Amino acid sequence: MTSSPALVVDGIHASYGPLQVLFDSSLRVERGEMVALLGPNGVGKSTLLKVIGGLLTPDAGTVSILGQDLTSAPTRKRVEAGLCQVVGQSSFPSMSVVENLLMHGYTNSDRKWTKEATEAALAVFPRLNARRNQAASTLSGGERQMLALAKTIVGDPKLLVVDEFSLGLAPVVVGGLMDLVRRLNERGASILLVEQSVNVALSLVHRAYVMEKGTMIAEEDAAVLAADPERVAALMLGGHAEAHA
Ligand SMILES: Nc1ncnc2c1ncn2[C@@H]1O[C@H](COP(=O)(O)OP(=O)(O)OP(=O)(O)O)[C@@H](O)[C@H]1O
Repeated sequence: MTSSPALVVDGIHASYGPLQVLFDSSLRVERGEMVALLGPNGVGKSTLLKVIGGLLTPDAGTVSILGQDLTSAPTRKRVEAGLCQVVGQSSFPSMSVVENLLMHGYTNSDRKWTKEATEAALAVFPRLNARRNQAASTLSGGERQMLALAKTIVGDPKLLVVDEFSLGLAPVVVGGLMDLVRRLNERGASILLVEQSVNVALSLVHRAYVMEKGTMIAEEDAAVLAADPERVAALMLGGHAEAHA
């Protein structure tokens, strides 16, 4: 069982009421691998993440996390299996930024890592660091997003799923976050990253999938894709005139 992949998504069909969004969608993240899921707006990337996190039940297909079939399991079971997904910006409102980060790390037994990761995460977010002793309830929207991402890192997950971490953040912050994700990966975490910014994604991951209209249309080593920007642009256009490349 130790060699089973970190994540296997196989043949997922999923809908919102009568609107089918995912069609036979499959991907895999090997243990220790960093994988990106790319694609233009509205093709179903976030919907696939909901299926992985247990927030949307698929019509067909399976989701296995670290060797366990968790297709019908509640989110709690997936988290117990090692999944960590940035969903929303929830924190303990009356606790300070630092207390929120340390608290998030208490689910793992490595206190040294928790303290180190808390400081490393705060170093990436000077705005948060300046407010480290301030109650989380007093943070701005952007600062809450930073805290949500920082907590994920401190949680030391086995399988980290990140949705659009570059969105709305300054390039210097994105660079720091990428370093933190790399450090987590070096500690053994497998990573699935959904990104609009192809350059950010391909400079970080080992392999990438491209989704179009709810299904995968390409799967390639990141280095191969990065060396062929014209192909990437064509894949990312996918019929959408204004897609980002
Ligand atoms: N709760 C919902 N109810 C109905 N339709 C939805 C819902 N959430 C998403 N959709 C629709 O499902 C399709 C896929 O949306 P999804 O958010 O998965 O795309 P995405 O690839 O993540 O897009 P983006 O890159 O813009 O975030 C879109 O047409 C969207 O309008």
